[in-house]
Amino acid sequence: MTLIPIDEAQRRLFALAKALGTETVAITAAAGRYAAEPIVARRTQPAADLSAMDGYAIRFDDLPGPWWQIGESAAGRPFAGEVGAGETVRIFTGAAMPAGADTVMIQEEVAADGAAIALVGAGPATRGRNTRRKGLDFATGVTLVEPGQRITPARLAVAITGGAIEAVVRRKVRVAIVSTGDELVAPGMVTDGLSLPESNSPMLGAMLADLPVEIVQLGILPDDLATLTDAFRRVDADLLVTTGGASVGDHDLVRPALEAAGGSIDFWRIALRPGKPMMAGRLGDAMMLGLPGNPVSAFVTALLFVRPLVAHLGGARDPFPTTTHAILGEDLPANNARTDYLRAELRPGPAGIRAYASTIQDSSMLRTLARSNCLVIRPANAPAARAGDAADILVIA
Ligand SMILES: Nc1nc2c(c(=O)[nH]1)N[C@H]1C(S)=C(S)[C@@H](COP(=O)(O)OP(=O)(O)OC[C@H]3O[C@@H](n4cnc5c(N)ncnc54)[C@H](O)[C@@H]3O)O[C@H]1N2
Ligand code: MOO
Repeated sequence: MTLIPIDEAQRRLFALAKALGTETVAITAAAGRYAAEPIVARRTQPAADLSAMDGYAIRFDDLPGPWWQIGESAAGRPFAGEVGAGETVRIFTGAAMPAGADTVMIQEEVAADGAAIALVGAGPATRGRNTRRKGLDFATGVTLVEPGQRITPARLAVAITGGAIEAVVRRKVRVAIVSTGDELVAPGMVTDGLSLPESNSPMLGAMLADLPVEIVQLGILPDDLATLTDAFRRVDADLLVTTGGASVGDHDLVRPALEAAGGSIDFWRIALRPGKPMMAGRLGDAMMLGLPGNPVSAFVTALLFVRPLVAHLGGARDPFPTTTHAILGEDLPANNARTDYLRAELRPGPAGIRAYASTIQDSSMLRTLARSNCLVIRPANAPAARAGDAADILVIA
């Protein structure tokens, strides 16, 4: 049985994907979406030289004073006149610098006796101190958000400050989630028998919640070919994600049901632990990802395939999770031909922060997943690693 390397599987998955259409949304509703067109500044920020502090606007050449106050400039209410030799204007943070002035003395360093103003502290050391120059942040015409960039809270704020009214974004990805298995019962249903509360669909929904998605939870389906086939035929989504029934047992019916419903599998079985039996294909206009039922396998394949595919369909330029490095706290054995994602905890110790992998890595064990804050990546055929070696990790909490 040939197992496909992870990067090849990701490439093949993206090759199956068709780009979704775009839509124009109000900028205030664009958070979390991926820009499909650049967002360009329609104004300069700041629009004029402004004060960065509460104090007094002066001509730097007039230091060390004294000065005579001739007016006031507040944010949104500028001083109309001009500051001449020996003159000052009371000014507040965000207010326009009056003509003639180039520097601000902070009020903590000033003694005011009516309009007579004297410096009592060190005073501004350089011309322009405590001011913000026009265009310091950006000028009209600058690209504030690039196509394929996610509209994060900070990008939302900069786009609005740049005068954006609308954003052109890719439409939301409609994701249908199905869990399969005769043993599964709805969350909250605890029975005496061998039934198991279904946790994969809520977990997957939560893992996608920050992406531009509309999630349709199709619930629990039994291990029955006709029921699964019928449900798959009626799927109306951009992506169908199933969990369970992905392996080779007599009751693993996702693949035959998909094919009976008119779909096709492009690849099946990845050189990955956990998550080997994942399959990918198409069902009419929809993409399909069949995740293994073991909860940790579903988590890891969701991280490596479902989230990147949703981000890709949603218009992301960088859809893959960012790996970073950590120092191992303990020795790890050599790996075999499947890339391993080990549940691990990054925690501080006498030698600094180190990653400690759980001793048992059984893919059914959710408690070890819930305790972990990273996955240590062990490449296929990696030699044994020693405590103190660096390893690639994915931060998960
Ligand atoms: N002979 C072989 N057996 C298995 C192989 C193999 O290569 N040859 N692969 C193993 C691997 S690896 C995995 S992973 C599992 C995946 O199997 P399935 O995708 O068919 O998953 P199920 O059998 O349906 O379930 C596995 C396990 O997970 C529990 N489960 C399923 N769905 C949920 C859910 N929604 N919420 C919570 N828990 C769920 C289920 O009860 C099972 O315990 O196959 C190995 N076998
Ligand atoms: O790959 Mo399975 O996903 O070992 O548990």
